[in-house]
Amino acid sequence: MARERAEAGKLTVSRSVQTAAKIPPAGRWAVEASVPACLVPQRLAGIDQDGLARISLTVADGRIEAIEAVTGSSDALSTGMVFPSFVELHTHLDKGHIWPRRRNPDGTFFGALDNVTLDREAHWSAADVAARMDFSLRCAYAHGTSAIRTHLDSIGKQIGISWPVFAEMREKWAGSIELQAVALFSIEHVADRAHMSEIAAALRTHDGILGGVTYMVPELDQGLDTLFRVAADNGFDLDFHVDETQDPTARSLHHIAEAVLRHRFAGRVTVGHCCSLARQEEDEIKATIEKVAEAGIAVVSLPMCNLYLQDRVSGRTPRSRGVTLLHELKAAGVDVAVSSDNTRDPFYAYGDLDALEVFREAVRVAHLDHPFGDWPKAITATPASVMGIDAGRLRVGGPADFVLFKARNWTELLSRPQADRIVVRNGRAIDTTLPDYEELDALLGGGSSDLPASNHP
Ligand SMILES: O=c1cc[nH]c(=O)[nH]1
Repeated sequence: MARERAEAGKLTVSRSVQTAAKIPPAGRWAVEASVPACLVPQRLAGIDQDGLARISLTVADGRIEAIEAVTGSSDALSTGMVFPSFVELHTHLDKGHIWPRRRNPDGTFFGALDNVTLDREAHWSAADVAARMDFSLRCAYAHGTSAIRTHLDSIGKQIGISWPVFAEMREKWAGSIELQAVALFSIEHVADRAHMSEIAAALRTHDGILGGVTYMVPELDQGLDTLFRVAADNGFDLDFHVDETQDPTARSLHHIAEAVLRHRFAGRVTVGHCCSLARQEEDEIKATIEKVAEAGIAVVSLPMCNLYLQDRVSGRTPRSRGVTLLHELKAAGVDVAVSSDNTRDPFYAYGDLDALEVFREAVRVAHLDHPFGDWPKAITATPASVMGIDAGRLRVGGPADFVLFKARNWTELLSRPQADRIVVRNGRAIDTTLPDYEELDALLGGGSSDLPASNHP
């Protein structure tokens, strides 16, 4: 009996392994799956009430040769759902996985800021940053991600360390994960001319994006004017960390939208977090959202990190979910994405750069369901369009980069971690084994940091 159960278990576990094994390493093959119709630019027949259509996807020589409605039985492989490979618009690859070395003692935003600063000053050599970045990228790749934008802490000596490492990683991962990076520093640093010229030089050398953390300081508008001028003069896009607080008087989002319009800025502007927007009065919310839409700003929400850091008061249950107003922004025509943000660092103790996990949590936290509508674009087509890259959709002639799930519908997809997903890149099933945390032990001092009460620098 025990043997029969074990055999039956083996069969269930191995079904997607068997499907993956049937995908040839080259040539033409086809798979039938249900796709969120919003992720396929062509018209699809038979879209169901959940926005899913059953398609047959033919792959030839690494590209999508045909996408057709399923009409009857065929020789194609058959599975549950298919998504285009994921796109992460907001991450922090330079901080990833430092938790075992430097935890956040109280789980607050300022606990995160202080402890990341200590870790960065003590440990962020080129070798340290490179090893953790590469580990994170292997995780993201195995989960099915093909493009990532990361912020890089860019202050003092770190500028000369992290940017060259990032450039090496971008080259190493070219063709597997497309990478972009944003310079991250707080708005007060903008007044420091030497800092700004060092930043501009690094971004010119490494084709970077100008960023910054904005909050309500007296020099906010002056700082924004400098950032917009530097961006316009150098052809940089802008990507800010904005109002990551529950304080309703934090209104830097409105100031950024006004700066876009004041400068008639022609580049792409993205803002992350915008948590305080959800704490403001309705008329103020409406006025800010209208300005953000008019300015053509894209918003990226980081639901897992926001749940972790926002409204955290020791001994008190959080009352707010911390996320920005995703539905209202999208209804106003604003491009809205969701992304991982931090992974296993003092800003967020968990996470593995699994965009499906982000989507699953975003659905739960922000009610992106009933109907799901075009919310699947928030981890695919929308961030790809904000990044200006050809990804995040399944289109004929495009690369055969997609993720196959055994789950046949939303309730099956979002109820399990989908650890047995099949990731197809350039028409081939890749190895989805995740890197072993033990690899990082030599760098971070072992895996037992959840036990001792204090950090070790
Ligand atoms: O959420 C945040 C904010 C600033 N820096 C980070 O790494 N994460």
